[in-house]
Amino acid sequence: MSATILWGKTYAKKLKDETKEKIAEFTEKTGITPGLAVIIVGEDPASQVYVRNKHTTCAEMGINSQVIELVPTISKDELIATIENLNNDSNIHGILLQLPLPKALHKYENELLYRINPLKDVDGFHPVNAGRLSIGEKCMVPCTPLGCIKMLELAGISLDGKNAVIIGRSNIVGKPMANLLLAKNATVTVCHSHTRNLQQIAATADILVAAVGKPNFVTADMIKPGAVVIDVGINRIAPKKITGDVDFTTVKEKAGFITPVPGGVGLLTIAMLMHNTLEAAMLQQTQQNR
Ligand SMILES: Nc1nc(=O)c2c([nH]1)NC[C@@H]1CN(c3ccc(C(=O)N[C@@H](CCC(=O)O)C(=O)O)cc3)C=[N+]21
Ligand SMILES: [Mg+2]
Repeated sequence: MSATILWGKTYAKKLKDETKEKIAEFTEKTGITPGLAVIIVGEDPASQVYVRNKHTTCAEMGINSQVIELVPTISKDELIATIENLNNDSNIHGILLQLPLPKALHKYENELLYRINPLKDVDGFHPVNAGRLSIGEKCMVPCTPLGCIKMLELAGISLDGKNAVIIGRSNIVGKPMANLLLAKNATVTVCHSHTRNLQQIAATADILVAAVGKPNFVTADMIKPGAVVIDVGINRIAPKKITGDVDFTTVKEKAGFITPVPGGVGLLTIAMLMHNTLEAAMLQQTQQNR
């Protein structure tokens, strides 16, 4: 039997509607409109599309959004000054530095990301947020793994006691995903490029999360029949065509649930950015009133 396809659009709409309502309440109660600043350096066409999507979604949600477009030749210090200005701007509650940065700035990526005030870090990339997530404290949670968890929740898929296998150990997806699944009482295994017997380990998964960055990396022989397969991969195979990490056609015949790419968890990423921007605004508001 073919897997149930978990369409991102349905879940993203539900989550955005919820957040939109909460934003309206927050704004009515406090007079504050949540503000998000997105910094984009250079002219990566994919990044421009994402940033435009974020901007449009903010407008729909009642979030003020500011897109700061900077030339690719900007210096590290100028970029730091931009971030500090936003840190000090009380109308801005969330700051997102769009990745990837131009090549010349690659080596400063962490230094730049860590300049963002953790309270405004809507990506959840700051070490304070990563640390708080790992010890189960309230924090900004990275949007992509958070979107995956929300989707599983809304689909009524329980995680308690389940074997979850994550392929990929990035700080952006794999590691936070592991922490979120642990917090839901799953038994978590994280696999990576040095993992032996990947196929056998993957085949023990009730929940398999693919975050590798290689098209068709996950094949049907890695799937336990009926498993839930979450495809986080975004691989650009043509200027306007993306594909995931999972060989969708064959895997969907063996899995119980599967997310498509495009049209899967990517859409939840933006929904969670909106959610995190509201969270950040609420957090900053309560801190101010103390
Ligand atoms: N600081 C930072 N934070 C990010 O969260 C961040 C980033 N940099 N750089 C780039 C990646 C990528 N990303 C996506 C957002 C939405 C979709 C999305 O909406 N995808 C749709 C459409 C995709 C398409 O057709 O191109 C889908 O999967 O159906 C995908 C990917 C956020 N990123
Ligand atoms: Mg990896």
